[in-house]
Amino acid sequence: MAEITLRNLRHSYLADPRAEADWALKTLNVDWRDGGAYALLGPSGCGKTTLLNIISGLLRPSQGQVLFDGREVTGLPPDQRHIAQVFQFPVVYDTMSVYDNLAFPLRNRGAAEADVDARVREIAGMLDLTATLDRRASGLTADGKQKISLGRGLVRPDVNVIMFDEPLTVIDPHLKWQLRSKLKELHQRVGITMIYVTHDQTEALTFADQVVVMNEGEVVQIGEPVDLFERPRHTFVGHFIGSPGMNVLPCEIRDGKAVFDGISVETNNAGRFGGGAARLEIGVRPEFVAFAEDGVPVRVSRVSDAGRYRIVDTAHGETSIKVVVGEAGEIPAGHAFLQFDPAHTQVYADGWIVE
Ligand SMILES: Nc1ncnc2c1ncn2[C@@H]1O[C@H](COP(=O)(O)OP(=O)(O)OP(=O)(O)O)[C@@H](O)[C@H]1O
Repeated sequence: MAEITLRNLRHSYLADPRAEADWALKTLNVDWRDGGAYALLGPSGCGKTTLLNIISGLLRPSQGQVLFDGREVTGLPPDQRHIAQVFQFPVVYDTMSVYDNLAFPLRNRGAAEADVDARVREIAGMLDLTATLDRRASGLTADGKQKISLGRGLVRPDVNVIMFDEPLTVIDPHLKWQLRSKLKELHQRVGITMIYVTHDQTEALTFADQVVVMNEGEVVQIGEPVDLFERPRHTFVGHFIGSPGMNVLPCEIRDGKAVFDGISVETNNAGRFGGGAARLEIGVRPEFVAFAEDGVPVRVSRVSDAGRYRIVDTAHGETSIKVVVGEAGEIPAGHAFLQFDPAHTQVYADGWIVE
Protein backbone atom coordinates (compact mmCIF):
# COMPACT_ATOMS: atom_id res chain seq x y z
CA MET A 1 0.00 0.00 0.00
CA ALA A 2 1.19 3.47 -0.65
CA GLU A 3 0.51 7.15 -0.50
CA ILE A 4 0.64 8.65 -3.98
CA THR A 5 1.81 12.19 -4.54
CA LEU A 6 1.53 14.07 -7.81
CA ARG A 7 3.77 17.09 -7.79
CA ASN A 8 3.53 19.90 -10.37
CA LEU A 9 2.37 17.38 -12.92
CA ARG A 10 1.73 18.61 -16.45
CA HIS A 11 1.15 16.71 -19.62
CA SER A 12 0.78 17.59 -23.27
CA TYR A 13 0.50 15.17 -26.18
CA LEU A 14 2.07 17.86 -28.40
CA ALA A 15 5.82 18.16 -28.96
CA ASP A 16 5.82 21.91 -28.45
CA PRO A 17 2.86 23.02 -26.30
CA ARG A 18 2.37 26.80 -26.23
CA ALA A 19 -1.21 27.74 -25.40
CA GLU A 20 -3.04 26.62 -22.20
CA ALA A 21 -5.32 24.50 -24.39
CA ASP A 22 -2.30 22.49 -25.60
CA TRP A 23 -2.04 20.83 -22.17
CA ALA A 24 -4.18 17.73 -21.56
CA LEU A 25 -3.24 18.13 -17.88
CA LYS A 26 -2.53 21.56 -16.40
CA THR A 27 -0.34 21.71 -13.27
CA LEU A 28 -1.75 19.11 -10.88
CA ASN A 29 -0.77 18.76 -7.24
CA VAL A 30 -2.66 15.92 -5.58
CA ASP A 31 -2.00 13.70 -2.54
CA TRP A 32 -3.78 10.37 -2.50
CA ARG A 33 -3.66 9.20 1.10
CA ASP A 34 -2.61 5.63 1.85
CA GLY A 35 -5.74 3.52 2.18
CA GLY A 36 -8.10 6.22 0.86
CA ALA A 37 -11.15 5.60 -1.34
CA TYR A 38 -11.03 8.19 -4.11
CA ALA A 39 -13.13 8.91 -7.13
CA LEU A 40 -11.78 10.80 -10.10
CA LEU A 41 -14.82 12.45 -11.61
CA GLY A 42 -15.16 14.57 -14.72
CA PRO A 43 -16.68 14.79 -18.18
CA SER A 44 -15.32 13.06 -21.25
CA GLY A 45 -11.99 14.51 -22.38
CA CYS A 46 -11.12 16.21 -19.07
CA GLY A 47 -7.94 14.14 -18.68
CA LYS A 48 -8.92 11.23 -16.41
CA THR A 49 -7.36 8.51 -18.54
CA THR A 50 -4.24 10.58 -19.09
CA LEU A 51 -3.85 10.93 -15.33
CA LEU A 52 -4.46 7.21 -14.69
CA ASN A 53 -1.88 6.28 -17.31
CA ILE A 54 0.66 8.58 -15.66
CA ILE A 55 0.03 7.01 -12.25
CA SER A 56 0.25 3.47 -13.64
CA GLY A 57 3.40 4.25 -15.64
CA LEU A 58 1.98 3.75 -19.14
CA LEU A 59 2.63 7.42 -19.87
CA ARG A 60 5.50 9.61 -18.81
CA PRO A 61 4.36 13.14 -17.87
CA SER A 62 5.85 16.08 -19.79
CA GLN A 63 6.66 17.75 -16.46
CA GLY A 64 6.47 17.02 -12.74
CA GLN A 65 6.86 14.00 -10.51
CA VAL A 66 4.93 10.96 -9.31
CA LEU A 67 5.91 9.68 -5.85
CA PHE A 68 4.85 6.50 -4.05
CA ASP A 69 5.45 6.84 -0.30
CA GLY A 70 7.78 9.74 -1.02
CA ARG A 71 9.89 7.75 -3.50
CA GLU A 72 10.01 9.02 -7.06
CA VAL A 73 8.58 6.55 -9.59
CA THR A 74 8.06 8.95 -12.52
CA GLY A 75 10.37 6.94 -14.80
CA LEU A 76 9.46 3.45 -13.56
CA PRO A 77 7.62 1.06 -15.90
CA PRO A 78 4.15 -0.25 -14.90
CA ASP A 79 5.37 -3.67 -13.75
CA GLN A 80 7.54 -2.05 -11.08
CA ARG A 81 4.74 0.05 -9.62
CA HIS A 82 2.56 -2.77 -8.29
CA ILE A 83 -0.73 -1.35 -9.42
CA ALA A 84 -3.84 -3.42 -10.11
CA GLN A 85 -6.22 -2.09 -12.73
CA VAL A 86 -9.84 -2.94 -13.40
CA PHE A 87 -10.99 -1.70 -16.78
CA GLN A 88 -14.40 -1.17 -18.41
CA PHE A 89 -14.23 -4.62 -19.94
CA PRO A 90 -13.30 -7.51 -17.64
CA VAL A 91 -9.85 -8.97 -18.27
CA VAL A 92 -10.16 -12.71 -17.62
CA TYR A 93 -8.81 -15.90 -19.14
CA ASP A 94 -12.04 -17.38 -20.46
CA THR A 95 -10.75 -20.94 -20.83
CA MET A 96 -9.41 -21.10 -17.27
CA SER A 97 -11.52 -21.83 -14.21
CA VAL A 98 -12.38 -19.00 -11.86
CA TYR A 99 -9.95 -20.55 -9.39
CA ASP A 100 -7.06 -20.57 -11.87
CA ASN A 101 -7.83 -17.00 -12.90
CA LEU A 102 -7.51 -15.85 -9.30
CA ALA A 103 -4.44 -18.01 -8.71
CA PHE A 104 -2.67 -16.77 -11.84
CA PRO A 105 -0.99 -13.63 -10.45
CA LEU A 106 0.30 -15.58 -7.43
CA ARG A 107 1.57 -18.58 -9.39
CA ASN A 108 3.22 -16.11 -11.77
CA ARG A 109 5.19 -14.76 -8.82
CA GLY A 110 6.19 -18.29 -7.77
CA ALA A 111 4.03 -18.52 -4.64
CA ALA A 112 3.74 -21.95 -2.93
CA GLU A 113 0.51 -23.81 -3.84
CA ALA A 114 -0.65 -23.93 -0.23
CA ASP A 115 -0.39 -20.15 0.03
CA VAL A 116 -2.08 -19.74 -3.34
CA ASP A 117 -4.97 -21.91 -2.23
CA ALA A 118 -5.49 -20.07 1.06
CA ARG A 119 -5.36 -16.65 -0.59
CA VAL A 120 -7.61 -17.60 -3.53
CA ARG A 121 -10.27 -18.97 -1.18
CA GLU A 122 -10.09 -15.91 1.05
CA ILE A 123 -10.54 -13.50 -1.87
CA ALA A 124 -13.24 -15.66 -3.50
CA GLY A 125 -15.11 -15.54 -0.19
CA MET A 126 -14.95 -11.75 -0.09
CA LEU A 127 -16.25 -11.50 -3.64
CA ASP A 128 -18.98 -14.19 -3.32
CA LEU A 129 -17.19 -16.29 -5.94
CA THR A 130 -16.64 -19.42 -3.81
CA ALA A 131 -19.47 -21.39 -5.44
CA THR A 132 -18.09 -20.68 -8.92
CA LEU A 133 -14.40 -21.49 -8.28
CA ASP A 134 -14.47 -24.69 -10.37
CA ARG A 135 -16.42 -23.20 -13.25
CA ARG A 136 -14.92 -21.87 -16.44
CA ALA A 137 -14.71 -18.09 -16.38
CA SER A 138 -16.40 -17.95 -19.81
CA GLY A 139 -19.66 -19.14 -18.23
CA LEU A 140 -19.94 -16.17 -15.87
CA THR A 141 -22.02 -13.03 -16.41
CA ALA A 142 -20.31 -9.66 -16.91
CA ASP A 143 -20.50 -8.78 -13.22
CA GLY A 144 -19.03 -12.17 -12.26
CA LYS A 145 -16.17 -11.59 -14.70
CA GLN A 146 -15.62 -8.09 -13.38
CA LYS A 147 -15.34 -9.58 -9.88
CA ILE A 148 -12.63 -11.91 -11.20
CA SER A 149 -10.74 -8.91 -12.63
CA LEU A 150 -10.96 -7.27 -9.25
CA GLY A 151 -10.04 -10.50 -7.45
CA ARG A 152 -6.89 -10.84 -9.53
CA GLY A 153 -5.80 -7.48 -8.19
CA LEU A 154 -6.81 -8.20 -4.63
CA VAL A 155 -4.98 -11.54 -4.33
CA ARG A 156 -1.63 -9.88 -4.92
CA PRO A 157 0.10 -9.14 -1.63
CA ASP A 158 2.23 -6.35 -3.11
CA VAL A 159 -0.45 -4.06 -4.54
CA ASN A 160 0.05 -0.34 -3.88
CA VAL A 161 -3.22 0.84 -5.34
CA ILE A 162 -6.21 -0.52 -7.25
CA MET A 163 -7.43 1.71 -10.06
CA PHE A 164 -10.88 1.27 -11.55
CA ASP A 165 -11.57 2.82 -14.94
CA GLU A 166 -15.36 3.06 -15.42
CA PRO A 167 -15.71 -0.51 -14.09
CA LEU A 168 -19.51 -0.69 -14.25
CA THR A 169 -19.89 0.22 -17.93
CA VAL A 170 -20.83 -3.30 -19.10
CA ILE A 171 -22.73 -4.32 -15.97
CA ASP A 172 -26.53 -4.68 -16.13
CA PRO A 173 -28.19 -1.65 -14.56
CA HIS A 174 -29.91 -3.67 -11.83
CA LEU A 175 -26.60 -5.27 -10.79
CA LYS A 176 -24.64 -2.02 -10.81
CA TRP A 177 -25.61 -0.96 -7.32
CA GLN A 178 -24.76 -4.42 -5.95
CA LEU A 179 -21.28 -4.37 -7.38
CA ARG A 180 -20.83 -0.77 -6.28
CA SER A 181 -21.74 -1.63 -2.69
CA LYS A 182 -19.42 -4.63 -2.88
CA LEU A 183 -16.53 -2.38 -3.90
CA LYS A 184 -17.23 -0.03 -1.03
CA GLU A 185 -17.43 -2.93 1.44
CA LEU A 186 -14.17 -4.38 0.09
CA HIS A 187 -12.41 -1.09 0.47
CA GLN A 188 -13.44 -0.90 4.11
CA ARG A 189 -12.23 -4.47 4.63
CA VAL A 190 -8.87 -4.46 2.88
CA GLY A 191 -7.93 -0.78 3.27
CA ILE A 192 -5.96 -0.59 0.00
CA THR A 193 -5.82 2.82 -1.72
CA MET A 194 -8.45 2.76 -4.44
CA ILE A 195 -8.97 5.25 -7.27
CA TYR A 196 -12.25 4.96 -9.10
CA VAL A 197 -12.53 6.81 -12.41
CA THR A 198 -15.96 7.74 -13.65
CA HIS A 199 -18.04 10.44 -15.30
CA ASP A 200 -21.07 9.35 -13.24
CA GLN A 201 -21.62 11.41 -10.11
CA THR A 202 -23.73 8.74 -8.38
CA GLU A 203 -20.94 6.19 -8.72
CA ALA A 204 -18.35 8.68 -7.53
CA LEU A 205 -20.32 9.97 -4.55
CA THR A 206 -21.36 6.53 -3.31
CA PHE A 207 -17.92 4.94 -3.62
CA ALA A 208 -15.53 7.63 -2.49
CA ASP A 209 -14.59 9.28 0.77
CA GLN A 210 -12.86 11.95 -1.30
CA VAL A 211 -13.85 12.99 -4.80
CA VAL A 212 -11.35 14.62 -7.14
CA VAL A 213 -13.31 16.64 -9.70
CA MET A 214 -11.57 17.44 -12.98
CA ASN A 215 -12.50 19.76 -15.81
CA GLU A 216 -10.45 20.65 -18.89
CA GLY A 217 -7.24 19.15 -17.55
CA GLU A 218 -7.51 20.81 -14.15
CA VAL A 219 -8.47 19.56 -10.70
CA VAL A 220 -11.23 21.98 -9.74
CA GLN A 221 -12.00 20.54 -6.31
CA ILE A 222 -11.00 17.72 -3.99
CA GLY A 223 -13.42 17.07 -1.20
CA GLU A 224 -15.91 14.91 0.60
CA PRO A 225 -19.22 14.48 -1.23
CA VAL A 226 -20.89 16.88 1.21
CA ASP A 227 -18.29 19.63 0.50
CA LEU A 228 -18.90 19.33 -3.22
CA PHE A 229 -22.58 19.71 -2.61
CA GLU A 230 -22.57 22.45 0.01
CA ARG A 231 -19.58 24.48 -1.07
CA PRO A 232 -18.61 23.94 -4.69
CA ARG A 233 -15.29 25.72 -5.27
CA HIS A 234 -16.08 26.29 -8.91
CA THR A 235 -19.34 26.84 -10.79
CA PHE A 236 -18.40 23.77 -12.87
CA VAL A 237 -18.62 21.59 -9.73
CA GLY A 238 -21.95 23.22 -8.91
CA HIS A 239 -23.31 22.30 -12.35
CA PHE A 240 -21.74 18.87 -12.64
CA ILE A 241 -22.65 17.59 -9.19
CA GLY A 242 -26.22 17.60 -7.96
CA SER A 243 -29.40 16.99 -9.85
CA PRO A 244 -30.48 19.54 -10.84
CA GLY A 245 -27.21 21.47 -10.67
CA MET A 246 -26.51 24.78 -8.95
CA ASN A 247 -28.27 27.95 -10.13
CA VAL A 248 -25.84 30.56 -11.45
CA LEU A 249 -26.97 34.19 -11.67
CA PRO A 250 -24.94 37.08 -13.09
CA CYS A 251 -24.25 39.74 -10.47
CA GLU A 252 -22.15 42.72 -9.48
CA ILE A 253 -20.72 43.67 -6.10
CA ARG A 254 -21.75 47.00 -4.61
CA ASP A 255 -20.58 48.07 -1.14
CA GLY A 256 -19.62 44.48 -0.30
CA LYS A 257 -23.03 43.07 -1.30
CA ALA A 258 -24.02 40.93 -4.26
CA VAL A 259 -26.57 42.58 -6.53
CA PHE A 260 -28.55 40.61 -9.10
CA ASP A 261 -30.43 42.75 -11.63
CA GLY A 262 -30.69 45.61 -9.13
CA ILE A 263 -31.80 43.29 -6.26
CA SER A 264 -29.50 42.91 -3.27
CA VAL A 265 -28.86 39.23 -2.42
CA GLU A 266 -27.38 38.07 0.91
CA THR A 267 -24.40 35.74 0.41
CA ASN A 268 -21.78 34.27 2.71
CA ASN A 269 -18.76 35.68 0.91
CA ALA A 270 -19.46 38.85 -1.12
CA GLY A 271 -17.66 40.93 1.53
CA ARG A 272 -14.43 39.08 0.76
CA PHE A 273 -14.36 40.06 -2.91
CA GLY A 274 -11.15 41.92 -3.62
CA GLY A 275 -11.95 43.11 -7.14
CA GLY A 276 -10.33 42.33 -10.45
CA ALA A 277 -12.65 39.69 -11.92
CA ALA A 278 -14.14 39.82 -15.40
CA ARG A 279 -17.23 37.76 -14.51
CA LEU A 280 -19.14 37.74 -11.24
CA GLU A 281 -21.88 35.24 -10.43
CA ILE A 282 -24.05 34.15 -7.54
CA GLY A 283 -24.29 30.37 -7.05
CA VAL A 284 -27.10 28.78 -5.07
CA ARG A 285 -28.34 25.21 -5.21
CA PRO A 286 -32.06 24.66 -5.91
CA GLU A 287 -32.30 22.96 -2.49
CA PHE A 288 -31.45 26.31 -0.84
CA VAL A 289 -34.00 28.40 -2.74
CA ALA A 290 -37.53 28.85 -1.39
CA PHE A 291 -40.74 30.63 -2.36
CA ALA A 292 -41.42 33.66 -0.13
CA GLU A 293 -43.52 36.82 0.28
CA ASP A 294 -40.79 38.98 -1.21
CA GLY A 295 -37.32 38.68 -2.73
CA VAL A 296 -36.33 37.95 -6.34
CA PRO A 297 -39.43 38.19 -8.56
CA VAL A 298 -39.85 35.25 -10.95
CA ARG A 299 -42.32 33.57 -13.25
CA VAL A 300 -43.07 29.89 -12.53
CA SER A 301 -42.97 27.93 -15.77
CA ARG A 302 -42.90 24.21 -14.97
CA VAL A 303 -43.11 21.69 -12.15
CA SER A 304 -41.50 18.25 -12.47
CA ASP A 305 -42.15 15.47 -10.01
CA ALA A 306 -38.94 13.78 -8.85
CA GLY A 307 -40.46 11.38 -6.33
CA ARG A 308 -39.93 12.74 -2.83
CA TYR A 309 -39.59 16.31 -4.05
CA ARG A 310 -40.51 18.50 -6.98
CA ILE A 311 -38.28 20.59 -9.20
CA VAL A 312 -39.78 23.94 -10.14
CA ASP A 313 -38.46 25.88 -13.13
CA THR A 314 -38.74 29.62 -12.71
CA ALA A 315 -37.24 32.56 -14.57
CA HIS A 316 -36.31 36.14 -13.81
CA GLY A 317 -35.96 37.74 -17.24
CA GLU A 318 -33.44 35.63 -19.14
CA THR A 319 -32.08 33.95 -16.01
CA SER A 320 -33.59 30.60 -15.10
CA ILE A 321 -33.68 29.63 -11.42
CA LYS A 322 -34.65 26.15 -10.24
CA VAL A 323 -36.27 25.49 -6.89
CA VAL A 324 -36.54 22.16 -5.06
CA VAL A 325 -39.78 21.89 -3.11
CA GLY A 326 -40.53 19.04 -0.68
CA GLU A 327 -43.70 16.95 -0.84
CA ALA A 328 -45.59 19.18 1.57
CA GLY A 329 -44.39 22.53 0.19
CA GLU A 330 -46.72 24.85 -1.70
CA ILE A 331 -45.88 25.97 -5.22
CA PRO A 332 -47.37 29.27 -6.36
CA ALA A 333 -48.63 29.62 -9.91
CA GLY A 334 -47.62 32.45 -12.24
CA HIS A 335 -45.68 35.22 -10.50
CA ALA A 336 -43.79 34.55 -7.27
CA PHE A 337 -40.81 35.65 -5.16
CA LEU A 338 -37.72 33.67 -4.21
CA GLN A 339 -35.43 33.83 -1.19
CA PHE A 340 -31.97 32.24 -1.09
CA ASP A 341 -30.49 30.76 2.10
CA PRO A 342 -27.52 33.13 2.74
CA ALA A 343 -25.44 30.39 4.42
CA HIS A 344 -25.53 28.45 1.15
CA THR A 345 -25.39 31.31 -1.34
CA GLN A 346 -21.99 32.38 -2.59
CA VAL A 347 -20.28 34.61 -5.08
CA TYR A 348 -17.98 33.27 -7.80
CA ALA A 349 -15.40 35.38 -9.61
CA ASP A 350 -14.45 34.07 -13.06
CA GLY A 351 -15.89 30.70 -12.04
CA TRP A 352 -13.97 30.33 -8.74
CA ILE A 353 -15.51 30.83 -5.32
CA VAL A 354 -14.52 34.11 -3.63
CA GLU A 355 -12.49 33.23 -0.52
N1 LIG B 1 -2.93 9.69 -27.39
C1 LIG B 1 -3.37 10.94 -27.46
N2 LIG B 1 -2.88 11.81 -28.35
C2 LIG B 1 -3.30 13.08 -28.43
N3 LIG B 1 -4.25 13.61 -27.62
C3 LIG B 1 -4.80 12.80 -26.70
C4 LIG B 1 -4.40 11.44 -26.58
N4 LIG B 1 -5.13 10.88 -25.58
C5 LIG B 1 -5.93 11.85 -25.11
N5 LIG B 1 -5.74 13.00 -25.77
C6 LIG B 1 -6.42 14.30 -25.51
O1 LIG B 1 -6.16 14.65 -24.16
C7 LIG B 1 -7.32 15.17 -23.54
C8 LIG B 1 -7.69 14.34 -22.32
O2 LIG B 1 -8.11 13.04 -22.75
P1 LIG B 1 -8.38 11.83 -21.76
O3 LIG B 1 -8.62 10.60 -22.59
O4 LIG B 1 -7.33 11.76 -20.74
O5 LIG B 1 -9.77 12.28 -21.08
P2 LIG B 1 -10.84 11.42 -20.28
O6 LIG B 1 -11.34 12.31 -19.21
O7 LIG B 1 -10.26 10.13 -19.88
O8 LIG B 1 -11.98 11.18 -21.35
P3 LIG B 1 -12.93 9.89 -21.54
O9 LIG B 1 -13.81 9.84 -20.34
O10 LIG B 1 -13.65 10.20 -22.80
O11 LIG B 1 -12.01 8.71 -21.66
C9 LIG B 1 -8.41 15.20 -24.60
O12 LIG B 1 -8.42 16.49 -25.16
C10 LIG B 1 -7.93 14.18 -25.61
O13 LIG B 1 -8.39 14.50 -26.90
